[in-house]
Amino acid sequence: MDTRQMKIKAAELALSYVEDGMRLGIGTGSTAEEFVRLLAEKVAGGFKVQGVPTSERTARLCVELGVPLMSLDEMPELDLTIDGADELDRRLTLIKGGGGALLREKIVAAASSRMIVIADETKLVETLGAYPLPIEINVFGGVATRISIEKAAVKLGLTGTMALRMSGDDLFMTDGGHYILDASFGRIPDAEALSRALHGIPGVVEHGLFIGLASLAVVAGEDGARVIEPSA
Ligand SMILES: O=C(CO)[C@H](O)[C@H](O)COP(=O)(O)O
Repeated sequence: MDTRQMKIKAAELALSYVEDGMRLGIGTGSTAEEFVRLLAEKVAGGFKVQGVPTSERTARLCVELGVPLMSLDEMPELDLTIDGADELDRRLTLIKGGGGALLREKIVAAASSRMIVIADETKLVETLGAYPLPIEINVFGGVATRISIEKAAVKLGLTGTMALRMSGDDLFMTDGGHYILDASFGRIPDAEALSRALHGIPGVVEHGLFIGLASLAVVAGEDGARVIEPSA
């Protein structure tokens, strides 16, 4: 089974948690897109959902495939969000933002009663941090913000490199009009402490650590998809 087939398996199992009439947060990325394709098939068969997309990219795919959408302001409380992740550990703490949609993804997940993460098993790790942590920063004062992040990280014993994300020759711009710093700190033993430190920096808009948001993960490997509940 190749990685794409694993993503489809995870998306299929996650779809079984979606009930008729649900208000659904719809994630961003290649795994979430497999979910959208499967959901669209069900919708074409008469299944009713209202979706809130977590990015313009996801919104375009949903419109193309006929998945009904609303804005989060029109439907501010959601039953379930299904989204991918770049890394997850057994507590279901996540690193997200590889696709640049972490801010909307976090807002949508926080507005949902439940969040199910879908991923291929390569993303399940003992300790987060092999994947660079995306940090969304305000365009104003980006250099000062970067210095503050470096100082905060060093205080927590984290060192490494940070790179402003590019899109071709241009700086990558999020849907919200911000930049992303990809921080390669290595192992993140205390995600809560790093999250608190980053939230204390004024130029940080949001970061890609999702703590206590995911209620379930569906992880797929060679043997098919399995459900993981958060460990204590
Ligand atoms: O957080 C995300 C986008 O901001 C994605 O969910 C994450 O990057 C995983 O993407 P993919 O399913 O393509 O591996």
